[in-house]
Amino acid sequence: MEQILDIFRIHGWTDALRVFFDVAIVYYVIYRILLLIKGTRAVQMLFGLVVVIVFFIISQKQYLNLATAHWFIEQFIANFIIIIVIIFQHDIRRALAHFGRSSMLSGGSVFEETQVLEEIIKASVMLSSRKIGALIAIEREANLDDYTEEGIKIDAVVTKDLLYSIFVPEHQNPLHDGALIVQQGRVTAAGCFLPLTNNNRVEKTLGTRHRAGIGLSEETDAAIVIVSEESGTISVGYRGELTRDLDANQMRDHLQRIFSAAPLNQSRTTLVDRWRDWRSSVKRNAALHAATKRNAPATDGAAKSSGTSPDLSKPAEAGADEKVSETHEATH
Ligand SMILES: Nc1ncnc2c1ncn2[C@@H]1O[C@H](COP(=O)(O)OP(=O)(O)OP(=O)(O)O)[C@@H](O)[C@H]1O
Repeated sequence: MEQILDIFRIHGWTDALRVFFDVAIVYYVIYRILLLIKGTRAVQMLFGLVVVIVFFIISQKQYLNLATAHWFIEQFIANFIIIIVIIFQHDIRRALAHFGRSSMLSGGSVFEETQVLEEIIKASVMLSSRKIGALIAIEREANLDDYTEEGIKIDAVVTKDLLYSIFVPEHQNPLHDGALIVQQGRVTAAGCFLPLTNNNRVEKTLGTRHRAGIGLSEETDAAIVIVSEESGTISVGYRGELTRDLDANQMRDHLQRIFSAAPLNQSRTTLVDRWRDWRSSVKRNAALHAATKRNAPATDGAAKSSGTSPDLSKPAEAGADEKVSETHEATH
């Protein structure tokens, strides 16, 4: 402490504070960049870069004296910024677009978040009971705008009936093919194309719907819900992992865990963060409880009104709705 005060005395308080802020800013920027790239392809790039720099140093005259290799690496390093911008253009665009906004499902009211997830769970159960394939990407921290661009833009409240009707596989319904995207608690696009995973450990029996779901979950921190047309099973993809064959309860638990987890670019390490996590999980449970109570009459109403649609009046759907509300109750 004495030494720090000495530095302040010798250099003067203004200069010392300037240096302190200078170092703090650089420290914070590097820390955020490391958190941002943690667990992504950029980490491999970083290791590659360290190897290149080490080779650059040892190829100098005073060490190995590899003139051509040294010149080549020098050229590479001189153009490094341009190379980085080209390789990471999408990520940079997304990171810049992300500034100043937060996902509703992570930053909005816990009650609204619970409602949105409940509608997605109900829709998935309904789709699953009829073996209608579906792919739903729910945005968290990473912006999904890039993936909505080529889809069909929608701006609608997330409801079970809307999600169900979007995926009904009619020829006249172009929305059913591709992925539906939920951003800030609203349906923003359907018929979107998602990147397929290159992971060769993914089971060979899984087709492109599942591969697209895993692919997006590798590139972003979105939660992906996949309903299989072939088997009717519900899976959730998150951070490159696919959790398969979920019932409504398991799906709810899994999604709640994902949405109460730290964003991809943050780590919950401090006591304050842990306290925030705990508080948000208490709020989430209270909201879920309130939603269950409020939803009881609303669900009945929805079931009645959906009875007017020939497709939705099949017994399978009534069963599906019951299954959701039953399993919902069972969580409490
Ligand atoms: N890259 C993609 N992005 C978004 N949706 C896609 C993509 N690829 C395929 N799909 C959707 O998946 C459907 C094809 O699913 P496919 O049968 O190949 O997959 P699957 O994983 O075996 O799923 P299922 O179990 O439902 O059959 C397409 O009709 C389309 O709706």
